[in-house]
Amino acid sequence: MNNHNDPFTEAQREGLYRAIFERRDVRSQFLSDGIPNDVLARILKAAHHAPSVGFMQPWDFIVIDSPVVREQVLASFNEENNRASENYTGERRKAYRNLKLQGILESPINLCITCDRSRGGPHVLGRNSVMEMDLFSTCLAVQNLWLAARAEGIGVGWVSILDQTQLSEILQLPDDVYPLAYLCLGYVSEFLEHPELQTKGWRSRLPLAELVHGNRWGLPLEHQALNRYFKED
Ligand SMILES: Cc1cc2c(cc1C)N(C[C@H](O)[C@H](O)[C@H](O)COP(=O)(O)O)c1[nH]c(=O)[nH]c(=O)c1N2
Repeated sequence: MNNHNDPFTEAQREGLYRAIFERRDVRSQFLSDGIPNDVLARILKAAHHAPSVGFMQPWDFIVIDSPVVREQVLASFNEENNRASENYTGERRKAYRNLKLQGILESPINLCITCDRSRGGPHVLGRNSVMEMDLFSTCLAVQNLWLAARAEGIGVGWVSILDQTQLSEILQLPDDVYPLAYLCLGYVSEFLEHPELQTKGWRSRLPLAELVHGNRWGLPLEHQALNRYFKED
């Protein structure tokens, strides 16, 4: 009989941590090979098994392979990306313009994960004071998909430099449906060892020790119970 209290075996734990640590945001390494339907079905199922507020399951999955639609999304990206570059000046702007921040046409599949803000009626258990809980839930579906895709050898890139109103029009979404994540999916030539933004010198991973001790804000000592348990190697 299965004992459902069993922790994972060492190999299973390693597999899970491998997916977490070796997941990357992919935009430059896509191959054009198609994703078989059964593989796509598995990663969508992983997304669908994410936790959600009041078990709302507010997500829908829109698979986009139409080149026409993708060209429209790319045009929207280009417009927004030009505007985004104006946030920087001098060398930083040059560095920003040299970053590749989308793989809309190179990836074989684009996928929009949406959040239906009205699913389950006006009151959803747990979405009482913070109405954005449905959006947060949908983010968890994105992360499940991202990890499952990594385990399948499929790269995912999130493209958020888009005008969400324009994106809704391109995808012809109903009023209550928010296009939460526009993702590019495909097999890859390689998964980079580190985030591309780090490799390109844009920004590095923060040391975990700075984050768990509340040191950044001078959190009162009595709040720092984690200090007793947490030691970084
Ligand atoms: C909500 C959100 C939105 C975006 C991203 C991520 C997330 C979570 N990221 C990817 C982001 O740059 C990346 O996750 C970090 O740089 C860390 O790298 P890894 O994901 O660990 O490879 C991302 N990347 C990109 O090239 N274009 C984009 O528009 C976005 N947008």
